Amino acid sequence: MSSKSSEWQVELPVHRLERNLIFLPGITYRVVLDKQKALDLASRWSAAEVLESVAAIAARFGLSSKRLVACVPGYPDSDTCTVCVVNGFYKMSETTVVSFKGVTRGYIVQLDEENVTVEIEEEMQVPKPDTKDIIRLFDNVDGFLSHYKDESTLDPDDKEERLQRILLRLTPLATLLNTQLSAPDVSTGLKRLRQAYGRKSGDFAHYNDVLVALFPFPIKLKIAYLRSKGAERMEVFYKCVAFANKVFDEHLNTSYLSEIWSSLDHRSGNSQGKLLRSQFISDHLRNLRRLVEDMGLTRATGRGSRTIEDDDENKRIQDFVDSLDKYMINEDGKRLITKDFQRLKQMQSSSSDYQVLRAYLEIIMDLPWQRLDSFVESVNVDLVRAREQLDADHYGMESAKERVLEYLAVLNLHNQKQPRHEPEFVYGSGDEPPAKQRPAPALKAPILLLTGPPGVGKTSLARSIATTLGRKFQRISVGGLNDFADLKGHRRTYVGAIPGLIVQALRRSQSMNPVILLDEVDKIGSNSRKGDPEAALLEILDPEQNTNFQDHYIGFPIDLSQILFVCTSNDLWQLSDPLRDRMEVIELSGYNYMEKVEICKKYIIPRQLERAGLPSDAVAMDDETILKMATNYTSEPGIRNLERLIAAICRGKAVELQAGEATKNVTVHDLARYIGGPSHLRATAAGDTKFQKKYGVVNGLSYNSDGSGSLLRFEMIGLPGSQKMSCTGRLGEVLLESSQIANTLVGYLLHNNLVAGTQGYRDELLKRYENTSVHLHVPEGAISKDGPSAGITMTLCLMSLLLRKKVPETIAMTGEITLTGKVLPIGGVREKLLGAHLAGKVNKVLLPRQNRKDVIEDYIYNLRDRELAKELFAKFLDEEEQLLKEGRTHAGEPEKWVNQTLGLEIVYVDDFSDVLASVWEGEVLLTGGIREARI
Ligand SMILES: Nc1ncnc2c1ncn2[C@@H]1O[C@H](COP(=O)(O)OP(=O)(O)OP(=O)(O)O)[C@@H](O)[C@H]1O
Repeated sequence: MSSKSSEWQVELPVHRLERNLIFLPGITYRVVLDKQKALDLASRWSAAEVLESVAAIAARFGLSSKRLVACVPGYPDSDTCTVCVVNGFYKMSETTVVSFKGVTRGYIVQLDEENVTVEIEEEMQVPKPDTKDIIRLFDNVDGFLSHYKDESTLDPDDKEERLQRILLRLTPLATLLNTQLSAPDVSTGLKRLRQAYGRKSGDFAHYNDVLVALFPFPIKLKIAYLRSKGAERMEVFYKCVAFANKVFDEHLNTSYLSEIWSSLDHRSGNSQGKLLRSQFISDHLRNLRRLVEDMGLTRATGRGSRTIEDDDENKRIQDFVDSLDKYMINEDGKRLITKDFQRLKQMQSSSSDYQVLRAYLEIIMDLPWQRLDSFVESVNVDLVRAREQLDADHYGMESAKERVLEYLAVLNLHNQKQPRHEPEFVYGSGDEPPAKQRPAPALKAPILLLTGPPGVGKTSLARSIATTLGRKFQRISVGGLNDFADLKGHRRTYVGAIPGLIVQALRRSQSMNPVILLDEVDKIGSNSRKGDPEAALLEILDPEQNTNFQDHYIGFPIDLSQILFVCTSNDLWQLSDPLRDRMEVIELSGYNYMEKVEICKKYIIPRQLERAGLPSDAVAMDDETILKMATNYTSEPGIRNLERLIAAICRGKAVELQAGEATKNVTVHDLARYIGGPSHLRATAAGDTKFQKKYGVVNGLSYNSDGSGSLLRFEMIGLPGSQKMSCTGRLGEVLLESSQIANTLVGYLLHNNLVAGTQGYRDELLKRYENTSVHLHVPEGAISKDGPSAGITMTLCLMSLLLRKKVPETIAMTGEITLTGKVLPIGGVREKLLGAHLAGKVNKVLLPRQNRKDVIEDYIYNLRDRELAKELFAKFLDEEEQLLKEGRTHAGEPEKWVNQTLGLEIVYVDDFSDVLASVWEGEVLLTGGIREARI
């Protein structure tokens, strides 16, 4: 920093003032700065303090402190600033308050980021001004302040007075001036000034500065006053005073206002009077707004001024609002959007409401509203192509594919039946081209529900449907949702409100007719405290209601009827009845090992090779290797983990290829290299342990909550004691009841000597039964188990324990038992058979007789020739009725198929006698059949 040639020219540290802030000489101002800014400024003024030029200026103005700073007004292109002395600064935790006192004007010569060179002039001497207007101004201020205070405290009886009061309160400017002028500093300053102007002589230049500083004059006048010199400054000063008097006379004088008001009433008839009055109010408010804006207190010149981007964005919104009629938006919606946009235009851009409203309008604009003039009617789906597409994406699942094709055919029919609307007659200028006819509301297409265990291709089937239809695909996971607002959006009044998931999906897909997959609908929360999300789902899926879907954020109805909803679930029975009723259920079952091998060869390996960027022949894997992975590395009805393993192998191959050492083949022995050792321990089937005798252990079959089936081992041991049974392994109520049934039934059979082949030692058996305390345990104790289907398993367990007869570990069984020994049908046959197959070891499964229809269905489901399948289904059912009448167990085509594909022999059982007969191959039987032995 160096002093310039003129002794009145000096280089000072610069402090830029906030927008529209102007410091005037003679006034002390306190400014809050953030710590860093204050430190920075302090370092610059202490550097300047030591300079001679600065000390000279300080001496000239009789200042004790040499901390001089040039405060540059926050007004664009200002060429004048105020030289201030820093009186003091107070450090707070995050901020610092700096107290500046205006000393004199500085005319900017050169300005850079940190310093400014200013030229200072000797302060001019001013003669006593004409004080008539000045005193009138003081009177006006006093009159106004006392009037304003009275108005808010007294309650007049006089109608006229009351009107005046109302008019005064109508005036925002009045409140503003009251706050500013009645502030203690300002009002004492004004009082002192009034006295000073009353004197004959004095420093009138200084008094004028203080008056302009204290009074909230418009910013333009203030800056003009700051920069002007000599006579010009006096002119501006008189202008300021005249302006202020005008404000008080015309805008804040209530009797003047009420005079005009009453004259409006006299001049016109009643209705016209009302109109004129409202016009008067609006004119008045508009004038005041301009005045207030002029004072630099609102958006036009204030901090919240709009940016160029705001204007661009608002222009886009304006264009959208102007063309609302071209979009398929509900009439209410059009009205609300227009109104909201009008509101937006009135708001200050810095207000939080402005931001919220603009974000809302942007979202509305971004939604893929269909344009009436480009509405594309649904095109019929080519079913042959659809079949090809489904085959190209998925192996097997014949029945599911057929059901999907049926569904697509139904969609086609709906499209054809769509009623054509008569053209609408529109009143208008006739200049516009006729709008295209509005499409008819879509007919209600059924909603698909794909259900089955994880990883069996539900999601990818839904994706294929979207590809087939040529529509966009969106997936929404609704599992675990527990807030109504997740689906229906939050009301805009909430902070951070967003639209619901459905509207978000529409926005993402940029299409009004996407295929939306609602994943895991069986796991949606219900009866939650935050509203029931299931109820929201019902509304979305209900074709009656979803044409007028109300998203809380959007605030007006949206038509969802063109969306194709596909839902998935793992367990169909977890769905509530109303939800299930709305859907077309397509079941997808797990895959057996052979199917997994096929899927891997035909679909997964090529897909993973492509993803790894490898040529299609880079990996050759034989069936044995895939089988090993399926059996020893995974245990799942689907193929997700298997796919992951294959992906890992492909990545390993890619690395080898880069290193130039790749071979194509992957054999069983290579698996450890790519995917480590087998991670999965296969479910332990019934069998011996080193010390345990060979009886009391039986394989059951369970149907799990993820839609898969698995082998469940039931273990029972007996200890000397009284006849009682305890159970462990997190067994549910129904399962515990089954154990009681087993206990009673076995006791009954022994008491009544109904077990053939044991008559010789019946008494001994009875004694054993009565003196044994039995413990039943079902391993994997952390998993809770329930259901009636282990009835025969438990009864056989006890029988095996008491007879000391081993149940072969290659047999698994499922079936509910009644107290009279009858075996009742159970659910999840297909999954349980697959579970037995995946567990290995098992080669014979006992199923309730009445479950044969499930085996038939499973067989039919997997037949590729769908015509033949339908024929066969009818045939088998006929046969079945015949067989049931004759009471014979039958091993027909479906059973042979199960044997071939799953390696399982199926034995149907009608009652517990059949169970014993088939397990111990006739060695143990019930005499005469249990039904005849009923008491
Ligand atoms: N029959 C099949 N043919 C070809 N690929 C299949 C078949 N079944 C499943 N897949 C593949 O298995 C993977 C897992 O399938 P997907 O993600 O669709 O399972 P999901 O049933 O939706 O499971 P979740 O219930 O866990 O969501 C996908 O890559 C899918 O393409």
